[in-house]
Amino acid sequence: MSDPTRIKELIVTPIAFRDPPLLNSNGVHEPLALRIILQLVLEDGTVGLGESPGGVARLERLEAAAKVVAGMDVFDTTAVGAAIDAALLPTVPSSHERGWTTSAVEVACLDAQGKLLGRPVSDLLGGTVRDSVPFAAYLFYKWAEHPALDGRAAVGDDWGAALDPAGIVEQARLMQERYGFRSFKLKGGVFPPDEEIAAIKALAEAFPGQPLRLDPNTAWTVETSRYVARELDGVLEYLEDPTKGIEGMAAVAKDAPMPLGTNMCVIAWEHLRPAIEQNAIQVLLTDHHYWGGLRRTRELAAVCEAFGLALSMHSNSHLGISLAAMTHVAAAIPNLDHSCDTHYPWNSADDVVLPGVLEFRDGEVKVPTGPGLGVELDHEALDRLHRLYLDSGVRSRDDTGYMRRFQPDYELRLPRW
Ligand SMILES: O=C([O-])C(=O)C[C@H](O)[C@@H](O)C(=O)[O-]
Ligand SMILES: [Mg+2]
Repeated sequence: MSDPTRIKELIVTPIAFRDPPLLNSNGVHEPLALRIILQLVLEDGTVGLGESPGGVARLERLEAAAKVVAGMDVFDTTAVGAAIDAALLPTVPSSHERGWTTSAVEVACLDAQGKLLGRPVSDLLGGTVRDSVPFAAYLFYKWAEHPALDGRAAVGDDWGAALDPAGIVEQARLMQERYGFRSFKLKGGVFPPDEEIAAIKALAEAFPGQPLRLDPNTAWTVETSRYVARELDGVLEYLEDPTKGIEGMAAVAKDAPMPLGTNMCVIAWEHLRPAIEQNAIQVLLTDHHYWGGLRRTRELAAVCEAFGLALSMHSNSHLGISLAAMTHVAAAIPNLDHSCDTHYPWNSADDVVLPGVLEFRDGEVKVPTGPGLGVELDHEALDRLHRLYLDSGVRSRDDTGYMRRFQPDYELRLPRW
């Protein structure tokens, strides 16, 4: 007799979706971003959903995971994670890299468990401590459009250009008008530091008292980081990854007047001890996509609490399955100290979940109350975006290569200033 909680198969579907020309310290986002959608099918027909960042390596690892998990019990998430980890270990030495795969499968298992039990995923994480989760507007310097290229016409969007302080303030106003965000993160590392300092000061003037963060993704030396930190004393709630590595961050933290945050130098369990010993960071941006899933993220929150680290949340270009998972785990973490990052407003037009559940009101998303993640797959959208993936030929993210198509002498230099 078949066991209803047994995993029958894991269906792994790579997709591509539209992304605006957002600038960062590596270059500029390409017209298409990649994700991978997971459907974990149980013997009884229940389907659990998961979402992972895209790219060929991640796709191959998820396909390897699919072979390992078939036949396992969906409630045995520790064993499922361990089996995937063991299968990947010989070819993927980095625990951080293996974490991307185990995390995506864990979310799909939890969605299926919740559906079987008729309970939301947040209940499986211990219940909610908040009914809705605050998110920050994620501001980017950006071009007005993807320029015409290789016979393709230019592709515009309804955000317009943002290439100076006035453009950033205007983008923040739009973000607030459309989604009600009450805090703002600026992706920096694009223009010389003084220009980015001016943009943050313009935001502080336009939105008095509203929390602000700046994240140049290690575009600055220790000296430059110290200078920016001094200039923005009293203006930022935290400064994110100004410079590279735990040692570099520790050197900046020594005299920075604000806390330092990271989603770059502490990305695996083995990084916590040296970072804490050196007081390199004061805010950890967690991300369930690589910390081992939703349960491990909750455990990470407890570690942060024990060592006095504040907690925030990182995001990458993502769609609704990830947003639902982020919302459930954020709702279950008592010590979430800052609003979470989300790229969702930049990509939500191409979502793979049916509309109606995930909406931003006053910058917050209500925790879905339906079984599992509480979102439903839009099969038509999944097919369309999978076809787009197949037809596009895009197989990995290359912000630098894309920038070079327009500025052939563009160099990836970190630190740049
Ligand atoms: O906080 C971060 O470092 C990110 O969000 C990383 C992303 O890759 C972001 O820089 C982007 O999408 O350009
Ligand atoms: Mg960051």
